[in-house]
Amino acid sequence: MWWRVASSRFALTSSRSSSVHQAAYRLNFREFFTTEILTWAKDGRPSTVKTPFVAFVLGGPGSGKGTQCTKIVETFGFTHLSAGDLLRHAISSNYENSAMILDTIKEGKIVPSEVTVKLIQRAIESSDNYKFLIDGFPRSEENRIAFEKIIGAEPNIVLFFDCPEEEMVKRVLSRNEGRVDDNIDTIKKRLKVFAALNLPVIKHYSERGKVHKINAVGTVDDIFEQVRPLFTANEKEIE
Ligand SMILES: Nc1ncnc2c1ncn2[C@@H]1O[C@H](COP(=O)(O)OP(=O)(O)O)[C@@H](O)[C@H]1O
Ligand SMILES: O=c1ccn([C@@H]2O[C@H](COP(=O)(O)OP(=O)(O)O)[C@@H](O)[C@H]2O)c(=O)[nH]1
Ligand SMILES: [Mg+2]
Repeated sequence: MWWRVASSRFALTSSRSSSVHQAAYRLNFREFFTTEILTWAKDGRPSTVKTPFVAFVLGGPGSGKGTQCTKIVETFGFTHLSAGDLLRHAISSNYENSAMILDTIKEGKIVPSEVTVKLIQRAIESSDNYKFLIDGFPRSEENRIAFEKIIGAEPNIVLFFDCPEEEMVKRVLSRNEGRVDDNIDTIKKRLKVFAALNLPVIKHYSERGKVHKINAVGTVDDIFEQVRPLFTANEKEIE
């Protein structure tokens, strides 16, 4: 949970932490992305002001997004939000729209933006972290516009795992996680949806200088060596 203080300068220079706490209130989703975030030291005094850092992690099905996110979390302390995992969790917990979400995933199509954005919003709002990997989202221009409209900001960086189709198919078919969409029929549909709807999002952010294209063929560790410098280069902004 993040909190905002009426005057962050006051908060940072004041030794009267109790009055600072009194002035604090919880940030909503939009404020989180547009406000400096104050964190608290163990003694309850205001510590540092953080700026939220968001990386979108994009790439076709099986390109290794989730695998590399796990390594980024271990190395750089991000919170990993996989849109697909949030949707699968919504199905298994019988969340509203669960039948529709399941059908959409089986068909390899894209769940309506309002559903996915709401799940991401809840996950971010219930986190104490201020740096997030949003994996597998936005999957379409409509997703992107819906998200940016709500938060009033853009991601800091966009990672694009570039992988040949044959390699993606091979990986998805041997993923072995019991997913309803890891079969040859759905994967063919997902690849078409990726090219038609997700590549335009990557193009949009490329034009804005935000995309870092990563060659997603090679060992997991080799690929991470391409990813690591993107985060160390932004270390000041992140930490
Ligand atoms: N560099 C790699 N080389 C070979 N297999 C990989 C590599 N990265 C991930 N995998 C495997 O490929 C499958 C898909 O990876 P995953 O991270 O789930 O991709 P995505 O989230 O993009 O669909 C998983 O079984 C994973 O273990
Ligand atoms: O923002 C999203 C993310 C995922 N999905 C659906 O969930 C499926 C699985 O997504 P995930 O990111 O888990 O797949 P991956 O690319 O990692 O294999 C997709 O094919 C879509 O049907 C969606 O509709 N919107
Ligand atoms: Mg994934």
